[in-house]
Amino acid sequence: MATHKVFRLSLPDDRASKVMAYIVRAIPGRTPQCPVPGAASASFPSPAPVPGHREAEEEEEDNEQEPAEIHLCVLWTSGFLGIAYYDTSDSTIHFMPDAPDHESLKLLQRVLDEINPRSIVTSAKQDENMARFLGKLASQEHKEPKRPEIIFLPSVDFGLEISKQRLLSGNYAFIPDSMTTTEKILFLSSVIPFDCLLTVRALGGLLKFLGRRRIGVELEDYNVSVPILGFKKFVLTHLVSIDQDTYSVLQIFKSESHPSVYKVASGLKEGLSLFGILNRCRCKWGEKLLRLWFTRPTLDLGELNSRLDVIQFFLLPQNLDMAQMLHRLLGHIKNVPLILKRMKLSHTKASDWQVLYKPTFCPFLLQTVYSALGLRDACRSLPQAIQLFQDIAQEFSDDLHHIASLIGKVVDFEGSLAENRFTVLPNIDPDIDEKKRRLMGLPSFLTEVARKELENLDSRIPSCSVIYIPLIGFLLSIPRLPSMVEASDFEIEGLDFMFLSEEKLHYRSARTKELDALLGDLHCDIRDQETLWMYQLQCQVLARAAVLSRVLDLASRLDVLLALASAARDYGYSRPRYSPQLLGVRIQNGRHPLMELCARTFVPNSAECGGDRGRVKVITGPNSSGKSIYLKQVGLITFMALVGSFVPAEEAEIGAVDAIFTRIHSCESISLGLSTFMLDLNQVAKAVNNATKQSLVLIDEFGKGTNTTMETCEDGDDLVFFYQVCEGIAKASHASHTAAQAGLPDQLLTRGKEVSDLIRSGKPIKPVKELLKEKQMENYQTLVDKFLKLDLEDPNLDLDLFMSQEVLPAATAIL
Ligand SMILES: Nc1ncnc2c1ncn2[C@@H]1O[C@H](COP(=O)(O)OP(=O)(O)OP(=O)(O)O)[C@@H](O)[C@H]1O
Repeated sequence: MATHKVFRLSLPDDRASKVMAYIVRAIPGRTPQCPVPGAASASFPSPAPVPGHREAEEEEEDNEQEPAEIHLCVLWTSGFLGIAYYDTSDSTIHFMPDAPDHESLKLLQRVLDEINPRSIVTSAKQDENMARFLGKLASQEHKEPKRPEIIFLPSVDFGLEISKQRLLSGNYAFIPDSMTTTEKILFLSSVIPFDCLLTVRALGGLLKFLGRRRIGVELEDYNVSVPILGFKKFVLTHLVSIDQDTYSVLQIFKSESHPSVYKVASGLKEGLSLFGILNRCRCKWGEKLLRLWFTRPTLDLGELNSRLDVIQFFLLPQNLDMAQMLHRLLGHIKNVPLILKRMKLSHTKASDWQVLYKPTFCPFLLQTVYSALGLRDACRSLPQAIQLFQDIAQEFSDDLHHIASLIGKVVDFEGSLAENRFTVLPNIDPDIDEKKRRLMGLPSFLTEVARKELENLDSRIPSCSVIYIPLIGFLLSIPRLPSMVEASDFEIEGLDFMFLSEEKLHYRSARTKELDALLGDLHCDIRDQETLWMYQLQCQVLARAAVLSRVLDLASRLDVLLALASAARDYGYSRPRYSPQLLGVRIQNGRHPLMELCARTFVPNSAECGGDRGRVKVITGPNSSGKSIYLKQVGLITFMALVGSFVPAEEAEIGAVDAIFTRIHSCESISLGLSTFMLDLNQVAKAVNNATKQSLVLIDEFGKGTNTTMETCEDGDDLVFFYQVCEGIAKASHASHTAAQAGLPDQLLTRGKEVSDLIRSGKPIKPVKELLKEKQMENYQTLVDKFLKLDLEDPNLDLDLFMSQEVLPAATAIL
């Protein structure tokens, strides 16, 4: 909305008191404070609320709400995956260096589950395996919130050389124009792994797609390219596998939709969930990172311990005040990537400069530098250095000071908001200062002109004013008299009629034409010159976009860890330990993190699986005795430890858990249109087919849904459901048939039938001896073979080595 600043000057004599001078949109907000010469009784209307302020607030809200879109490009060749995606929320390209992924493309599925892309771009020349995978993806009707669009580009768009060229010739906001081509290549090779061929080809394909679809710049001029504010690497090694069912039944996330990292801004409310109670992040970017950590639990002990070190540091009583102060500051971080994107597109708004500088970013940074240095001092007493604080101290560098002081020195925040455009402070450009000075003198000057013009007008005309309209110029404004009805009545001798607006007639006079020639371009000149300053400032800020982005990453990490520390303090959590040699978990007096907040008194329980006490635990007990809660709390404590959070337990020792599988009932099954038993089997099939000896499998009342009263008939090998309720007890649950449909292995089905027959006939269930025997015989044979192959004549024979490396593993397998 345009800002109108109106000056109303009252003059002493009768007629002249009705002369008014209006300046429309020409006077910066501060100018009324200047005394107007010759207008002793000058009075100003009480300052109306400056529209810019409210607008700025609204815009800020808009900034936070902008929904993210992800566009992903993928290539899979010979068991390796190359992935790159563009995130519109931060205008950044994320890529994963070439990673092995087997034919089932589990890694790709994981990435898709996590980021929920809007489009998936791949080569038209496709491996059969990948084609099948994408075909399946396209047919997933229940996929929330929307199935991705799958786009095939010609394979030539993914060529290695062409992709490299595309990457090197890209127009990136973070690369200053002053860099030579060689410097640019060197810089980019430090960011992009050019030795990862699939990744480079995926990046090339992604750039092609972005350029072709003009993502985010659809309505811009054709020479405006898609803004790219940075490249970020992500790796999915050491990941702990957790499927969507587990996230749901353990109530890790509880939103209406997909637990995507990129749903932060879509306005979804988090219900009672683990994420909900731990998310005390103060900025959106912290929240987004916490979501990311939740979707990527890890076994990277270095990373986990570095997170726990920071939490532990902030939990020390002497650091409480510092933690709270830092956390408050982080609340001021606004959507910096969006502002940088607008700068790149030259759409910067007046309020953006304030968001970037005044109330938030730079003072926060400066104070944080100070605090970070304080933190570094505080850390000296700790046994090990805390990497995050060192990184903060290093990154919050001269570049940031430079950005802050440039913005602070050049931008006139008050004036910019008042005029809703970029304005510069005095003493930046003498030429602009001079023009503004002349413009400021205009009200009194125009009052004088208006008074003189009125003297020459017909005496029936009671008042007049001289107004200035940018791009039109100076005009004489006269109130419409009751006698002026027809257009011909508007004609006044010596004046050129221009237009009628709000009962005012506007004319050009000889004097206003003179004013046009003398002063007419003043306002436009000021605007043009200030816009030039804005472009220069934008270039300076964009050249340091990479620093801003790194600082934002560190600030988000700090925010997450402060949030986890705050939750740990309030809920009495303790630091977990990791024991890679342990196959299982040991929990001392553990609690369910959500249930303990709802129950009046919660009874803690210990759990131990793996180690000396056996690896399979069976829990029995009467109804409502807490079996499900117990199972879930083991899963949740393990999950929290693998995210790097403190846990609700007196002590927790977490082994090398590589996956968490669950078979626990949830309401979601109804919406999928699967029967309870079918869903049970489906989840168990996932565990049976994927679990390793390191996996944690939680099963609650498996097979509960086999009791059916629904009528069926058998048609050959197929089973037909009538969905008709009937009287009586079902003769069979047809469990094995459903199990086969759900993908359980044949061997397991045969054994299942055998066990249920034994139960029905009341006979004891014995272990599968043949299987045991067969396996044991194989192991004996291996050991014997090793001895037979042993050449005792061999002069290089090392018997110790033979015993430790060959015999011992085979003997252990037998035992
Ligand atoms: N450790 C605990 N301390 C306090 N209250 C608990 C505890 N565990 C469970 N409860 C309470 O008992 C209720 C039932 O727990 P839960 O659903 O785990 O029982 P269950 O044994 O699985 O029941 P069912 O066999 O009927 O499925 C919970 O909703 C909770 O209110």
